Amino acid sequence: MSRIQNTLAALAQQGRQALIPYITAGDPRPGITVELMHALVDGGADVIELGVPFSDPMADGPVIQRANERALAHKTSLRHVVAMVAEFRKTNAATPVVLMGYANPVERWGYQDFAATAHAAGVDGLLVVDMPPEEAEPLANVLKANKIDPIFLMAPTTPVSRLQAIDRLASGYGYYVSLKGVTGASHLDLSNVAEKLAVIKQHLSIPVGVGFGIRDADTARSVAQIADAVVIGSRLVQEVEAGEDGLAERLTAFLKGVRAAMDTARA
Ligand SMILES: O=P(O)(O)OC[C@@H](O)[C@@H](O)c1c[nH]c2ccccc12
Repeated sequence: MSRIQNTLAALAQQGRQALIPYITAGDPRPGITVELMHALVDGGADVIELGVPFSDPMADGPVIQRANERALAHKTSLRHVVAMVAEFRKTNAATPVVLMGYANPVERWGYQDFAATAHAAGVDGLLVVDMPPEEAEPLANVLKANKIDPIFLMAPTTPVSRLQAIDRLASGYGYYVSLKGVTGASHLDLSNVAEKLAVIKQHLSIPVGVGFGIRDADTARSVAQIADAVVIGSRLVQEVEAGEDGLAERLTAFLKGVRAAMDTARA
């Protein structure tokens, strides 16, 4: 079993759900990213979703777009991000790390060399935002051969045929995007998410996480009652944007509140 599968299975056994925070690697500067990853773990992160900066992040709203710009201003590349994971692994062998990004940097590196290097560095999963499952089989196969879980996005509009394709290719977990549009939405419609998630779970044999529009502990608690994992991005990136003063502590404190709310949902 992969580190992601182990982590999610252990949580499920405890009746708990995974907390998956997202930050953009290299934001606001590359030297701070590993420290921030540890701060996320201190706050209760079960999996870290680490964004690979990209010049045209079309699925991202303004908050994460600006994070990408800050990181790119420091020339943060996919190779740098993989090196950050290797650095993180020196003192954390347990927390899975999923790289989340766009296809171009992976294409340019080359699937096989990227996957071997990333696995050796301790990367556990890869989510390529702009690669639909219909085109992803070659990459998914190389990833799996290198013990990296291919993660796929599913949207409210994803047809059943595509869910079936995703189920064949994906491992680790699936990521349900709670609404149409870009990251950083202000709210999500819970009853709608619950309804859609029920359909998705019929077709997917792996755990399903939900992201987009989760910005506070109450919403995270509600989502944890219907999903296997809760992804929080823009709210954390806003914290990064507010400045480096006390940043690690602020990230940890915010996540602790979220984690506590998710865990009381069991009662
Ligand atoms: O920012 P939000 O609304 O909390 O959503 C999570 C999201 O940021 C993170 O998973 C993410 C960052 N970039 C993405 C691109 C596509 C899908 C998801 C993402």
